[in-house]
Amino acid sequence: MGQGNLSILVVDDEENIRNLVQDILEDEGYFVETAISIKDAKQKLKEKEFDIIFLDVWLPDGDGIELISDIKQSNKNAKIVMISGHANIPIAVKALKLGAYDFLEKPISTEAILAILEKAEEEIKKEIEFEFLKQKEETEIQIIGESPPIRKLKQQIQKVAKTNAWVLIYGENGTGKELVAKSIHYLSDRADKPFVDINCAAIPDDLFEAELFGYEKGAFTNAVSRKIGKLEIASGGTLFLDEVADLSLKAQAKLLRVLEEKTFTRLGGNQKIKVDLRVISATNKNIDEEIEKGNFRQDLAFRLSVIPLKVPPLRERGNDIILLAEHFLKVSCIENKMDIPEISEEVKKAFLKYLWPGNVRELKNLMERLCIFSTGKITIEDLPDYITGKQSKSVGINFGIRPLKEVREMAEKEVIKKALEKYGNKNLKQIAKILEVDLSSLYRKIKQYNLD
Ligand SMILES: Nc1ncnc2c1ncn2[C@@H]1O[C@H](COP(=O)(O)OP(=O)(O)OP(=O)(O)O)[C@@H](O)[C@H]1O
Repeated sequence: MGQGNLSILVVDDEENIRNLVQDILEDEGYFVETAISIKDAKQKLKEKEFDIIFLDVWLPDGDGIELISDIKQSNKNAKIVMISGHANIPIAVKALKLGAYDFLEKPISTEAILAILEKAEEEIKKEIEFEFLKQKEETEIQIIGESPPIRKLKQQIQKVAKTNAWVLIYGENGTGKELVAKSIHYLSDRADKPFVDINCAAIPDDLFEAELFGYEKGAFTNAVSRKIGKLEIASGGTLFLDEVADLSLKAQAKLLRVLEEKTFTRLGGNQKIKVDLRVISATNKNIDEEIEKGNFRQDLAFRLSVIPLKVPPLRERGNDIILLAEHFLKVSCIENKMDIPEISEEVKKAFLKYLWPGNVRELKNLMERLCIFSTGKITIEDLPDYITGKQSKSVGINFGIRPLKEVREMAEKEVIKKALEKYGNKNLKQIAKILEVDLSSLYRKIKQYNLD
């Protein structure tokens, strides 16, 4: 231990204790300052921030405890370690209640100091990592767009984030529903607690309960150890139920019960666990239609959809398409350490005309690909034909009715041929990437279809 990058303040009026603590810490490579009174400490705290503060319970000009709230205001993350004689332990305990981190009992031993430091250092490291991850999350949840429907959506997000209301987000695939859910979470009072997502369409019915409630060891054959369920992890934070309309009626009944009662037991357990939840759900289906068809419970829809939010399809966002294209291109090129190419006016026009059935996700994937394959400027030739509207000769090829294997081979041959014409047979690596196959299987297919 002793990275030497933590700054420490020792506040004690007894010179021998100050020196002892300072010596031990400096031997370990820490940077240490000292103060002999509350007044002196306040001055030092004004001048700089400290990571760890050793604070005597009694100081000549007052109670060390008095300083805790001051420290908490100016050095929010500092860890305060009280130094206390045996007789003053109740005061040290009171200090812990006021937010002190730990206490050292006199006579002070080197081992005790080092043990506390090791623990504090570990915790500080975790806090820094958490802060870093949070900032990363925050940049990832940036919603790009200035079009009227997106402006309106951002305003709605700001408003609902301040409440605890449950939200149901509607929108086509890839429009950014999960992004909206995360924005609400990270703008809410729950931001420091987890955002836990469950993809309801991806969980088989018989695993739904285990996923939600968790289980005790031995609850069923494969339960080799205890598992905490997503409800428990999300407690205090936000539970995001993605593709909620895809839940079976059986799973819907179980979900409804726990959402109403706010308590549950792990499978195989008997202890009732209480949870504090905010639920945000999302669907690309029309819930009213699903209710009418008997696929979705009205009472569950009623619970989940206190506030409905609609995320518009990309084709209704006008120039946002260009803003998003430029944003994804920039992010992707920075990540790949490549120069950011310009997007030609023709390409922008084609983007504005295209309908984007896969919405923002489709645009993001395309820009990632264009970043990798571009050479200085993205021109209309770089775009796939289905975007530019150009019909290639092979489109509309009549396969007739024949074994699917043959159809697959004919289509493969056609696509590889086109790619070779466009990129040339010197760029097989690039073609393999575009077609999302290994270079070796591309070689094989070129041989198989006599394209070499
Ligand atoms: N307005 C936006 N600004 C920036 N990035 C966006 C925006 N909308 C969507 N994205 C990005 O596009 C991708 C797809 O978005 P997301 O996963 O939130 O869509 P979704 O509607 O939840 O999709 P699905 O219906 O498939 O679950 C994500 O990487 C997301 O960060």
